[in-house]
Amino acid sequence: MIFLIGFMGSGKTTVAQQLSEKLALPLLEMDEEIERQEGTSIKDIFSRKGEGYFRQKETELLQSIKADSVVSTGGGVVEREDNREALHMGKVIYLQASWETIDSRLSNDTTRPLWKGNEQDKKEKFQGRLALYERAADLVVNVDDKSPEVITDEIIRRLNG
Ligand SMILES: Nc1ncnc2c1ncn2[C@@H]1O[C@H](COP(=O)(O)OP(=O)(O)O)[C@@H](O)[C@H]1O
Ligand SMILES: O=C(O)C1=C[C@@H](OP(=O)(O)O)[C@@H](O)[C@H](O)C1
Ligand SMILES: [Mg+2]
Repeated sequence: MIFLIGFMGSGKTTVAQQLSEKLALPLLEMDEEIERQEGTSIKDIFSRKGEGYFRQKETELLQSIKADSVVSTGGGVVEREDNREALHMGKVIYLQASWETIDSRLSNDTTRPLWKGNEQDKKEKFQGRLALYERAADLVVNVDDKSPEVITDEIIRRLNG
């Protein structure tokens, strides 16, 4: 099991897709699976049912994973202790991005309900999570100024190394 963790916009969804293809492992995109189960978008789940409901679904899904796969998590997965423990069943790869990378990638994003507020609010959320990602990670891969292909190949090389 390979888990990709990191802040919104770090590239988890994009890299997990490529990693699953190159490693010939099934892909589990957690947000996509929750959207499928709930029959609506993440944004809609947050606005109708609230973050607490989403977090509960996220934890249930994480705890139900059995098959060896590449798992793209949501950026908030490290916030719950239960989730951090569940991540130990696999290899945890932290896609580490600078604030500048995140802010530029998400400048026009309207799909992420927690990417909101002024610059300061967003930056505080980012900074508040950094230590959680670092502590949960088995492997830290910096993603600034690298293409998804380069990042994917670096992960495979370092997993084998
Ligand atoms: N290595 C990369 N270089 C440039 N843009 C990227 C890279 N990885 C992802 N992106 C872009 O950044 C945005 C967020 O990527 P995404 O994979 O959804 O991140 P996450 O799942 O971590 O929130 C998307 O528009 C995606 O196309
Ligand atoms: O950081 C977060 O709390 C969240 C990140 C999102 O996933 P991405 O990290 O793929 O954007 C998604 O799970 C939800 O909007 C909450
Ligand atoms: Mg994602």
